[in-house]
Amino acid sequence: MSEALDRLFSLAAPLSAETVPLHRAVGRVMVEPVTARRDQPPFNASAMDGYAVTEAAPGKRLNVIGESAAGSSFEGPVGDADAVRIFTGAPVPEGVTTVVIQEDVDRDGDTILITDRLGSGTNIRPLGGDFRVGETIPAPRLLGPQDIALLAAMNIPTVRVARRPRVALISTGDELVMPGETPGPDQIIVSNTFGLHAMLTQAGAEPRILPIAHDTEAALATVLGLVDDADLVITIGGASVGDHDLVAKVAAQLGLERAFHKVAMRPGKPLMSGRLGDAMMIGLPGNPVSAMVCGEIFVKPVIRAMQGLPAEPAPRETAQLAAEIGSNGPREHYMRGRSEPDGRVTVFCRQDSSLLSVLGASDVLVVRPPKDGPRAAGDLVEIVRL
Ligand SMILES: Nc1nc2c(c(=O)[nH]1)N[C@H]1C(S)=C(S)[C@@H](COP(=O)(O)OP(=O)(O)OC[C@H]3O[C@@H](n4cnc5c(N)ncnc54)[C@H](O)[C@@H]3O)O[C@H]1N2
Ligand code: MOO
Repeated sequence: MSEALDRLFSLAAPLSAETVPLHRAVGRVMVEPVTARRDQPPFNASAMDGYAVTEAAPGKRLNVIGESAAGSSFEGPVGDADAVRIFTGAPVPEGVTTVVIQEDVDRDGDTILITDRLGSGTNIRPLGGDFRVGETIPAPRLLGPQDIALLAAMNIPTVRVARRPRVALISTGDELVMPGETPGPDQIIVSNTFGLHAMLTQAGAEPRILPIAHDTEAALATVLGLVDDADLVITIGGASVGDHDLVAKVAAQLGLERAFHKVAMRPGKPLMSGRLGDAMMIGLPGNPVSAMVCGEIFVKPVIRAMQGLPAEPAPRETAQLAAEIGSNGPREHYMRGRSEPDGRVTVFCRQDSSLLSVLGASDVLVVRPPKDGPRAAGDLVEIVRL
């Protein structure tokens, strides 16, 4: 598996960068570091609504001499007998050491009395306490909502991000019709094409579903001819050894430089890859679970790498088994499983690679090494979270 993934990484060309406004940048990979253009907060700021004083002590009576609100500060000196009405986020006047929250004072007209409810703490956020001018967010970085908020606060209106990988998705097979169509008696509905479209979208790619290719060389060649400017062409099905499994043959006729065909894993054995013209090609097996598992294990890491993120496999964790499982065969097995409320994982009994209902009930893949012996409840196994 790791050898196949390495070959895929070497086929994946990094994509160019583009500039996008901040509100379009979530889920994109920032490719150039950014540097804060200002201090935050840009002044000592009040953390609470209350009264700014030079010294806070219970029993102290003070004259309210003015007001500082967010966006309009109080100018002028504050004496020891003075207090300035202040609101959350407002600049703290010169000489003030503490903001006494309004719950801790009794107010009478223009005077306040600090009561013995007075709490500890200054309630002042120091200038630059969040970040300073020149602080840097390193790249590459997959931008989440929290990054967008930080970039906005840093006064960064646009960011350089990797172009979204354009992916052409081609399903092959006479038996396939689109969801919503009326299938003939021998037909089934295309499913993993849509699953992969969803997976690619979440991974930051721009997938496009091409017409279903029928099981003739000419039909497949025609659909492959529609690929246009895709960075990655993904075929689904027709990858195995049957008489109707034409993908390898037709792709070779169209000039595929094949990097590999077949991987010692289950599901996903007939995986293939290479370069086809300007694009990278990955041929996924047709069995729905095989295609989706290969999507997690191979396609998503490739999409990340194309956008400039480190070339790394899907992250693995360890977890305890909730129940025993039998020994594994000669191929690395990605078994569908469910995590229990206590964090342990149950491996489903039914592991056939056609069972989308089982995949739908799964939130982990339990990774079994080749020829792994039987495992007992409580044993540690490696998992990939879905
Ligand atoms: N004699 C052998 N037979 C098979 C082998 C083998 O080594 N020797 N490998 C098996 C394994 S493992 C897999 S995986 C499948 C993969 O076959 P293909 O990639 O050629 O896929 P198809 O034959 O075209 O389809 C398999 C299965 O999946 C359904 N399918 C295909 N595409 C879709 C789609 N887009 N949405 C939903 N379902 C799809 C198709 O109808 C078939 O039922 O080969 C085994 N055979
Ligand atoms: O490799 Mo197939 O994907 O085992 O079902």
